[in-house]
Amino acid sequence: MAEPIIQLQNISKKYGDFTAVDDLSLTIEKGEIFGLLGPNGSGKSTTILMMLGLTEPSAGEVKVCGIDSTSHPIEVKRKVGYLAEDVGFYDDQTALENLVYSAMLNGIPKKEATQKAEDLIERVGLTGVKNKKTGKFSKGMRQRLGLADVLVKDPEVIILDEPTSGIDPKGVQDFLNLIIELRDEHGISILFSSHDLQHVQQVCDRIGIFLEGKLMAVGDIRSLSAKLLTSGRYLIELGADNSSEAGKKLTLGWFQKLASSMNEIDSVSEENGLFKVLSSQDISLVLSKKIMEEGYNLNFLNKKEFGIEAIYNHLMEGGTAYAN
Ligand SMILES: Nc1ncnc2c1ncn2[C@@H]1O[C@H](COP(=O)(O)OP(=O)(O)OP(=O)(O)O)[C@@H](O)[C@H]1O
Repeated sequence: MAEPIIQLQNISKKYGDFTAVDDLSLTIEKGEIFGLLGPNGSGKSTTILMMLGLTEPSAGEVKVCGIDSTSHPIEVKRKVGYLAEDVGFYDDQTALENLVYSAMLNGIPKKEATQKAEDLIERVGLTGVKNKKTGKFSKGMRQRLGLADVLVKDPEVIILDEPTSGIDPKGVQDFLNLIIELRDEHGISILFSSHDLQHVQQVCDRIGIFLEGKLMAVGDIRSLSAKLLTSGRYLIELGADNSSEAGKKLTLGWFQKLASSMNEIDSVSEENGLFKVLSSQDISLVLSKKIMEEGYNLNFLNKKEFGIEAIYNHLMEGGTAYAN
């Protein structure tokens, strides 16, 4: 059975008259990668600060690993690793020296600290540059070292705030793979706050979308897409061989007629010789079968399911909210 690792119950945060987080309830399960999305100022960082016990909620309860973050912030800090967008290191020291120092600050004796630092550096793929000063590290290398730093205290939960911003595509991929590995091989639960919808889509089991301090949607992308995008969820592009040798010519009129008899079809159009069908269900197989049965020569079919961008835009444009 799923075990909660982060529990927010009816939490709010007010700054004077302004409500930064408004009556938020959310449970994140153990071993889950959960993505927090939302525009600037929507309340993501404030929520994270409350989880870490760094700011007190004005109302409600926050528990991490079963511990109340507001009354026991130090106990929570022992279990949670927090990686900020910009990680600070002693730039005139090497990666290894920085990590050994961090391990010793966490109460690990020097010999063990060195071994632990070596192991973690290997885990995040920085062995080749472990003796390089961190002042010469790229943003991607700094983030990976930051992750190693967070892992020093063997956290049960890791909170990542914009971890991929400013990293090149290969660096991002390596970082995202590392996150997945931490969940799969070490059972670490991960909260990932980001503005990059694709990165979130790639690694997160579930997402939560914030807007003006409220959680507008929570769930996995597939079920959110099914609940929120009631029309135009799929785009099916079809191409036919309409040359004179091919015989029957497939036309837009054929699709328009079909649309009038199939409720799943929201619209049809033609662009650069391709027919485009927007539908609420995946009807690509039905379409291709019909086309071929009626003697047309289908030579291209491409199906796209609208994912996280469509869900995000739907909510930002004032669409209905959803939480499962
Ligand atoms: N200490 C503070 N005093 C007053 N207002 C604050 C304070 N901290 C945050 N706010 C306000 O609360 C709202 C939520 O801010 P928050 O930093 O949580 O947003 P965010 O979603 O993390 O944004 P970003 O994506 O830019 O990091 C914003 O309007 C912000 O101006």
